[in-house]
Amino acid sequence: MKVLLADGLQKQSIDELEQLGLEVCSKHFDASELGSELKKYDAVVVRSATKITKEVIDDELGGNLKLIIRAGVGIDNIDVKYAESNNIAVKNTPNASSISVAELTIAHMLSVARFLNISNVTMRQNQWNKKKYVGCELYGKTLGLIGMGRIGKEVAKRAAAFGMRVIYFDSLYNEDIGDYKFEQFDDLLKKADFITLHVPYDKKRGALIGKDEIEKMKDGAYLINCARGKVVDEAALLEALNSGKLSGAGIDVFENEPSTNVELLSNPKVSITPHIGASTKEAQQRIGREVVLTLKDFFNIGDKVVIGV
Ligand SMILES: NC(=O)C1=CN([C@@H]2O[C@H](COP(=O)(O)OP(=O)(O)OC[C@H]3O[C@@H](n4cnc5c(N)ncnc54)[C@H](O)[C@@H]3O)[C@@H](O)[C@H]2O)C=CC1
Ligand SMILES: O=C(O)CCC(=O)C(=O)O
Repeated sequence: MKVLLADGLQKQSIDELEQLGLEVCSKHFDASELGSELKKYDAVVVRSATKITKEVIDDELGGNLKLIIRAGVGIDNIDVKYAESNNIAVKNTPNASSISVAELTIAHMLSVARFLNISNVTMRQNQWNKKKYVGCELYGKTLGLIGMGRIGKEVAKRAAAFGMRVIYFDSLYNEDIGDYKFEQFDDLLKKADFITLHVPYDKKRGALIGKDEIEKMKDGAYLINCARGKVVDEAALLEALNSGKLSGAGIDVFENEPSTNVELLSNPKVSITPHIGASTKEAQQRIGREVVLTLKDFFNIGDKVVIGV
């Protein structure tokens, strides 16, 4: 049984796969060669860098591939329908990184509220902008959370611990969840001081937050996107930051990655990270364990193991 790790995996999990007798190759391929390479493998494990498109699957057809594992949550980099229609199963590791992404979301909120991002730049340029960087507390502010799933719930808990009032919108629910008050989408946009996004990207819908939605937000609000880049229209966001409509934005994910949107990346009101929501030792360990378990279950090899989280 051969497994390709197209975007790496933590070492302990690679060792476990080898102990199970799997032949493991850790190598990243360009889109042009990926499909034909995949013919040799029974399973492939990807993070977000590798895209398994219809074209890649077409190039693989007639090969051995039976399973694609997304070592992460979002499966928008995989043509799931097309894979499944060609008898290739698609699995992910949905629970492993929720806490890491939630913590990064809170970090971006603090970063923009207290000028951490820009202080880190300007102090290294010998500037002492003590008077300029007058921020705001999270305490007492309203967090409008869009997407109350696994990550959203972890963000809500942490925001509540900071003394924030949490309101949320989610297309699955329409009732308050404990102290978290459900609001219609437009009402949330109007009421929130901070808005954080925790939804998958829906290609058919396009950007959930564009010019019209930003227009409805409070003047001086902050927007945090640790979900998917295309959930926010970057041009509209930039315009709102430049006009002063928004006070700041925290961004882990970009319309195109790696991002080359220099205007956005260099904007002093923006706190940026290079899509590292799941990049903690703990999340990667949990992801590795889930990948091993998924492979064991799918190919029915070795004893069942209990995954600790
Ligand atoms: N920055 C990073 O490294 C990471 C980003 N993510 C992103 O975070 C997203 C959320 O992850 P989870 O919380 O685990 O997913 P989840 O499936 O547990 O929660 C998503 C929630 O969003 C809701 N939703 C979907 N479309 C919506 C819409 N248009 N409006 C309002 N609500 C909507 C769903 O009903 C669901 O409750 C993932 O889809 C992924 O894109 C996930 C992991 C790491
Ligand atoms: O580790 C990655 O590739 C990014 C994580 C992510 O965005 C996800 O799990 O959806």
